[in-house]
Amino acid sequence: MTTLGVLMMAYGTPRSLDEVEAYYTDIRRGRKPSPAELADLVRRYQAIGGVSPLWEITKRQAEAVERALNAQAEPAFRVYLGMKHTAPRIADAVADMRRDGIERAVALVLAPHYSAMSVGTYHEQAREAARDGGPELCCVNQWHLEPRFLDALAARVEEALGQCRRPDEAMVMFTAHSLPARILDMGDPYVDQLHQSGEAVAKRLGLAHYSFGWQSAGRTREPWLGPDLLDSLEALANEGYREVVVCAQGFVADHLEVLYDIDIEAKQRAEELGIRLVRTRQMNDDPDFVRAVADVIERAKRDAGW
Ligand SMILES: CC1=C(CCC(=O)O)c2cc3nc(cc4[nH]c(cc5[nH]c(cc1n2)c(C)c5CCC(=O)O)c(CCC(=O)O)c4C)C(CCC(=O)O)=C3C
Ligand SMILES: [Fe+2]
Repeated sequence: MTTLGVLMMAYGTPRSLDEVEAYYTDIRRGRKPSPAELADLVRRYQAIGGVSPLWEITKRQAEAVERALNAQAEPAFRVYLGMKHTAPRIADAVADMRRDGIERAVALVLAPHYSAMSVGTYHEQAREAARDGGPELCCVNQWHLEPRFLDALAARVEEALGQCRRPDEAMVMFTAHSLPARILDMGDPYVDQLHQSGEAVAKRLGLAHYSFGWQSAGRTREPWLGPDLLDSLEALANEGYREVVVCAQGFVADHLEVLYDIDIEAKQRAEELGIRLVRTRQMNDDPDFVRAVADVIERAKRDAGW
């Protein structure tokens, strides 16, 4: 049996502060940030220790998923890592697969919920790179309802509730990266999918108090999905909530949006409001999450008839 490729894709992060400008420019599709915008982003990376752990975590996730996939049968999978905004790029990973003679690959983004503006653009880059000469790709659009992924989320929410003084009275808020509000007019499934996975976790745990929030909205003129987590915290304080569990279900690793936007910015706001904020642990390369991602890939392989 020939080796099956896995094109594992993730966001990418600057490896040092010197790379932040090029990274920011890439995120904005070639438009350079202003000096003030750049300084603000550098400041946020400095606040989490200068570099984000995202790249190291992404590599560990890829290695662990490859091991999990190959533990069962004979070694039959090989994982190739491609980043959206830094090297190694998605196109580099596709070129490596071609060089290695990989004819078929499952393409998967390390983000569970589909939006044309996020996961869709990873797959576009992958298909573009594979157009001439392959490999044939089976693109997984979403995996937010994968049973073991929901189990992993539920376990982390339960763990965080265990750190609350009055778990029955705490609000569980499921968050994800905000996107421009125009995705709603595009019939994009992003918002519905976030509700689906949050509801599924709430049902598993029998949660009485849960809600949804948006974080990390871009600094542009157009309207973004809201309300923002910071405003939601204020509303919750006014409603009398004193403990809030934040579950950043749209992200699967510790990175800037988690370590700064939640752990520094949102925690500070919560403190000002007299709320205790407990964040759920991220998935990183925890075995339960790794097994869930391996399930997603095995399912995609079967569905493709490979
Ligand atoms: C949907 C989505 C995800 C989740 C899905 C996925 O994972 O793909 C995600 C993840 C991430 N986003 C990240 C970093 C950043 N995203 C930015 C800006 C933006 N993100 C957007 C969308 C998303 N982003 C959008 C529409 C913009 C505005 C672009 C513009 O301005 O037109 C900016 C610019 C400054 C700022 O706005 O803060 C940064 C630094 C990091 C890495 C953090 C680290 O290094 O640890 C990660 C995992
Ligand atoms: Fe982003």
